[in-house]
Amino acid sequence: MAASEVNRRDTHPGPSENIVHVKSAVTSTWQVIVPVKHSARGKSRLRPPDGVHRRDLALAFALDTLDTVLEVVPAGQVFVVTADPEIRLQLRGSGAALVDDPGRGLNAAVAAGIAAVTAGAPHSPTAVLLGDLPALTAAELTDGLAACAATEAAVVPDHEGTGTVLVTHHDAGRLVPRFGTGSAARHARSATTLHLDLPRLRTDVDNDESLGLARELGVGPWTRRLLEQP
Ligand SMILES: Nc1nc2c(ncn2[C@@H]2O[C@H](COP(=O)(O)OP(=O)(O)OP(=O)(O)O)[C@@H](O)[C@H]2O)c(=O)[nH]1
Ligand SMILES: C=C(OP(=O)(O)O)C(=O)O
Repeated sequence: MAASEVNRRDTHPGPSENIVHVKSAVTSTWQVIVPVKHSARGKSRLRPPDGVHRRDLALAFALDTLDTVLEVVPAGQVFVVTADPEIRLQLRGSGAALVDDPGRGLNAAVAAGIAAVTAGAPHSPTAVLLGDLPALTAAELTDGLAACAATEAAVVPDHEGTGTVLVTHHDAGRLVPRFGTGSAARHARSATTLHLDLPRLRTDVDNDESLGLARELGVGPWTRRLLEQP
């Protein structure tokens, strides 16, 4: 495969108009929570390439993930839980809800997102998507959410099969976050595991190896600009 083919982001042309309409109807039913750690403290396992600051990379991963979410999900149904001022600045005016991070780790952050969802739309279908998916495309997120819609509670493991990239429930109030090492197995106690062939959705970037995988798939513009800078 030519390098240009390897590096471009897949825009998935081709499905019939009907399928596109059905899928966008499905994605518009979800409330989507995206937790993003303060970029000064995130991605400690990652050794950034020379000349790139870890903090900037963490920020770029999150901004690429959020741009894709906002392509697919109506902004009023997107809840970003973060204490990061740059993420907050970039989202200002987007229509996404900014939820304060309680500062007690990932599960507490997700719980704050769930509380924000249930305050406005109790019992609504809700998805938690992690914010470190720089290769994610609108097409793969749409396909992932459509697959999750078919079951009451679903978990999509990361590319290694141990972590979680997406966990959903048809009723926000019944979604229990169990993130942390080995979370896919814990989420599977109360959700159906979906082994989806969606590598862009499943490639969370934690370390040098997963950054390499994401770069092979093709990352979004924030991450690409940072990695390509002279
Ligand atoms: N709001 C919020 N998001 C978090 C928190 N911890 C992790 N996240 C987010 O959850 C996703 C997965 O994070 P991890 O890979 O577990 O953690 P990380 O801190 O980014 O990376 P490590 O330092 O390698 O653990 C990323 O989008 C993080 O930004 C937290 O305490 N608060
Ligand atoms: C955050 C998680 O995974 P990882 O540690 O692989 O990022 C998780 O699955 O809870």
